Amino acid sequence: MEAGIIGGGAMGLLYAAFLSRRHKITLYTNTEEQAAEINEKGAALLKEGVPGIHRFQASAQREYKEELLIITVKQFQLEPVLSVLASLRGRTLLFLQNGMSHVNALDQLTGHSIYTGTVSHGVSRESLREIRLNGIGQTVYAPFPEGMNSRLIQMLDSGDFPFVFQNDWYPVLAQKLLVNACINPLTGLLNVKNGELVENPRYFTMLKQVFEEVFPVLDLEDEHAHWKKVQEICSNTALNTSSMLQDLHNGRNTEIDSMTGYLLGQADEKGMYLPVTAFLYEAIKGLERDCRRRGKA
Ligand SMILES: NC(=O)C1=CN([C@@H]2O[C@H](COP(=O)(O)OP(=O)(O)OC[C@H]3O[C@@H](n4cnc5c(N)ncnc54)[C@H](OP(=O)(O)O)[C@@H]3O)[C@@H](O)[C@H]2O)C=CC1
Ligand SMILES: CC(C)(CO)C(=O)C(=O)O
Repeated sequence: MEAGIIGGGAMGLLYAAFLSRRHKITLYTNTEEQAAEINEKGAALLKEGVPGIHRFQASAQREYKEELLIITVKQFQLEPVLSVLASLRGRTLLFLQNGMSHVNALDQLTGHSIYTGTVSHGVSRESLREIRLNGIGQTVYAPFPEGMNSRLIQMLDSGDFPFVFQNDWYPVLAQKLLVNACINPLTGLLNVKNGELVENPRYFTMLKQVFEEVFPVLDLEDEHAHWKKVQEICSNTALNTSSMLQDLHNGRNTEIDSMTGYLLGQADEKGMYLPVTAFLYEAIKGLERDCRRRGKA
């Protein structure tokens, strides 16, 4: 099968490397420079320092030809991609962004079969063509706003790179958002790895404060189970530098608006006041500005 992956970052390179073992993949990059490097040398997946080279087509063109397109740009990079997709028809689109602000934009996109998903793979980008794999998880996807499972996405599923179908998109995205809204801004502000949030009793108190504020906004069931899950993810990813802290370290924009910013907007609509979350939002926006100005944290 032919599939296109839009966005040549950590996630896009990971999906291209794994899926190109069985499918004809085109990776749509942001720059000609990156496409040329990948076409010349292939993409390298580093695991415990050993590079595995993966070959697939890369292109900086914005003409997405494939019936199945997987979108792996960050939330704040979606706009130009969505305007190209709005001019196309009849594609199967899988959006893998963290956070939830893209959901409003997807409502406007017509003429396609749309799926949203969450990803629990851990990967970071080392260069234009190299990624470091910290752990393989799974892709959980669901039709948006509703529909059936996609034959094309099912074809991507494999034992060592699973795609798991769910009927209802909301709990899939909301659960991930809850986790990210608790872990990402705190690790960003405190400049600590994920595990510190459960190991340091003071940070643990802060984690609980954020959880208790944001949980009611999301209308999810079983608060106790979700609180346990947040703690488990901190422990299971104890040595991870969260994506938000990585972005701050690299002087890049973070996804705070699509996570904490989105939740504050929802809370506002419901007449709820989230002082701790609002404080975290301002802190990360301030750090973002500072780190961008300095180039790096
Ligand atoms: N990395 C991870 O482990 C995880 C990531 N995610 C989510 O997946 C999404 C992607 O994350 P990640 O891969 O880490 O982010 P990256 O910033 O590494 O990748 C995004 C890539 O998209 C490129 N891009 C931007 N605009 C366009 C465009 N119009 N056309 C083609 N390419 C474009 C960017 O190019 P440029 O660099 O030039 O801006 C960049 O290479 C995020 O929402 C993230 O939250 C979820 C779970 C885990
Ligand atoms: C789950 C978590 C917090 C793992 O680091 C993540 O998704 C992120 O860093 O964005």
